[in-house]
Amino acid sequence: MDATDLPPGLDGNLVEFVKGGCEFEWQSYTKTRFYTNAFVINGNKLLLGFKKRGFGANLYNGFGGKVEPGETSAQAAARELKEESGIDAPLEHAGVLIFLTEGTDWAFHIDVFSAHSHTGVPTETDEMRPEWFSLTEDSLNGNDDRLGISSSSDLPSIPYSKMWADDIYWLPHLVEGKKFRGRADMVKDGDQFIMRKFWFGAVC
Ligand SMILES: Nc1nc2c([nH]c(=O)n2[C@H]2C[C@H](O)[C@@H](COP(=O)(O)OP(=O)(O)OP(=O)(O)O)O2)c(=O)[nH]1
Repeated sequence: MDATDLPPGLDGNLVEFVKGGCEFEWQSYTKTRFYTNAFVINGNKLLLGFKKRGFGANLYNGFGGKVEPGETSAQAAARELKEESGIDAPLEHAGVLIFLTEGTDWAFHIDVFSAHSHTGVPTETDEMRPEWFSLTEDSLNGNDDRLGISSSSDLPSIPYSKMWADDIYWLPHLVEGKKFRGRADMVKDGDQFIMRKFWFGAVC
């Protein structure tokens, strides 16, 4: 795809897999702040954390936060995973998410990581409560959550309705081991953020 067709902030050889909000302009921004987000898979299980406080509180998410000065994003991802869940994992880079919220002139650049093994036992911290979720096909693609039915495994289905709205578009790609890039511009709707404009694609 021609770089000029991509949302600002994304580049590379990308193939679109979903977009929305074509009637809106991309929000402009002047600064970028770097964050991480890590997802640990164990066979047919995905580890998410229920965020107890701060930005994104009461949502389930991977484990992550700000990249500190002097750290690479990979180092920050490993540190945040350990701090927030108590485990270590051989994280690999899986994708990049550019994320904006209404009324700010800076963008989150989120390096997303995944791992297929870990050491240690996921443990609740002040910030996150780790829980395992089912990776059956209907759980992963959101059918279970949409229909309000429980997963066919012993574990709960991925709780997309209690996650950031963009996650359903790229999390299945991450679990399948496909690299992705995307951008989501969010606006406030009551006490929630909803997507105004978004684009996601696979890395060729
Ligand atoms: N899955 C997902 N995660 C997102 C989205 N937007 C977004 O900021 N995040 C993640 C990136 C970070 O992991 C987290 C925001 O960081 P944070 O609020 O926990 O970081 P913090 O400032 O508390 O930093 P720290 O104290 O943990 O270092 O939320 C999104 O649309 N989907």
